[in-house]
Amino acid sequence: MLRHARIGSLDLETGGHLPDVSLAYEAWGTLNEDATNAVLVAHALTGSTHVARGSSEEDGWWDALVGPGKTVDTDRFFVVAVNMLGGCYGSTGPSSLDAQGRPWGSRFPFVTIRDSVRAEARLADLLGIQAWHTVLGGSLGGARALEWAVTEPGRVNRCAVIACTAASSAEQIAFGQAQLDAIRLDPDFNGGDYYNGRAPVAGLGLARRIAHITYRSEAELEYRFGRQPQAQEEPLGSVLPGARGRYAVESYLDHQGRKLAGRFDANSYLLLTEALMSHDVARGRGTVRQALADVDAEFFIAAVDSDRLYLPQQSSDLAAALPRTTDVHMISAPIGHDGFLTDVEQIGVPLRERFFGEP
Ligand SMILES: CC(=O)SCCNC(=O)CCNC(=O)[C@H](O)C(C)(C)COP(=O)(O)OP(=O)(O)OC[C@H]1O[C@@H](n2cnc3c(N)ncnc32)[C@H](O)[C@@H]1OP(=O)(O)O
Ligand SMILES: N[C@@H](CCO)C(=O)O
Repeated sequence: MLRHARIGSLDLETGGHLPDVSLAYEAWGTLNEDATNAVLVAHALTGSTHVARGSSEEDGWWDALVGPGKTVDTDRFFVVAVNMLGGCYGSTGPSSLDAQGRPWGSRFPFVTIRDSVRAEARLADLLGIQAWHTVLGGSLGGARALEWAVTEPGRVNRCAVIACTAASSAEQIAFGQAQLDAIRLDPDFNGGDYYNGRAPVAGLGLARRIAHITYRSEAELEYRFGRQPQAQEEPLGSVLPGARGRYAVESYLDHQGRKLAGRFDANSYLLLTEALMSHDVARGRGTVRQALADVDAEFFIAAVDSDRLYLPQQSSDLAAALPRTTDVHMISAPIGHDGFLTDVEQIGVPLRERFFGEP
């Protein structure tokens, strides 16, 4: 069940101000008396709070990892998932109404991952959680988990950073920028103030296509689609370069773009993408090693071996910068970056052994 917590006003890292912030979250299990069993799960770029299914609800995106009897056992742990500040799954974001009842749109301020951590720390206060047993997440969720451990040392006992880096790389920023422009160049974007008109679904769909290619490996796309034409459409090849049907991979990406545009707000997509582009755990803290020097948390770092967006080497660099020796657990999956969602059971055993064994 989606719940909402009013956390008050928030001054943001780059100077913006939000007068009245509400965070949407879901929770599973029961907080124990000394509040030592709380686990925070951070979603990725387009994920929601719906990590795991409840009694009779729809599937969660990490059902394989979180639930009764699972590694993150909701019979033993109090699990919380928060929609990131600026998102579109219930928390205050660009599509929310301001005090005058107008959507924030283009006036919504720049939000960094550190801002989202500070907001979530207020939620933790309201929930009576002084320190998380574990904070974990993949991709943007990994950046959020890492920032939690550094921004709030002492409030994170264990931290799992999956398929994520210490800082967004030039290439990650470059792919992000192409996605931002795809949205901003959609005539329906209207500078971000489109809530009373048509939404920029074409731009958002194109952004998702660009992103989705980076989330999958070359080998997966080749294996699944090759040069196949999309079934039941005009044949390819003989009719080129005139009217033609689509390659199957084009049809697949069109589907992915349409699907995302049907469930996500373009301004939130921009905001969260920019937040991720700004991710740099060392910003204002010296080197990465210096930034991590005082973290108290025990770390679990994982990467996907076929990830061409968040390279395994970057996870190794992050692990090497931690004060305590930490291996990188490798998820072996041909799919690419999305392997942290599709093959998550591969981190279940090591996470159970390291973090979630019997209390
Ligand atoms: C409220 C909410 O929805 S919360 C948000 C849920 N999502 C998240 O949390 C984000 C994380 N999840 C994801 O990114 C994805 O769901 C993943 C990575 C876990 C799985 O990716 P998917 O896109 O589902 O898997 P996959 O790559 O196999 O694509 C399957 C889809 O492509 C479609 N497809 C496959 N081949 C083709 C083709 N040639 N032409 C058109 N469509 C195609 C399938 O029909 C299927 O469609 P469906 O998703 O509408 O059922
Ligand atoms: N496919 C995931 C991965 C992003 O890292 C998402 O859309 O959130």
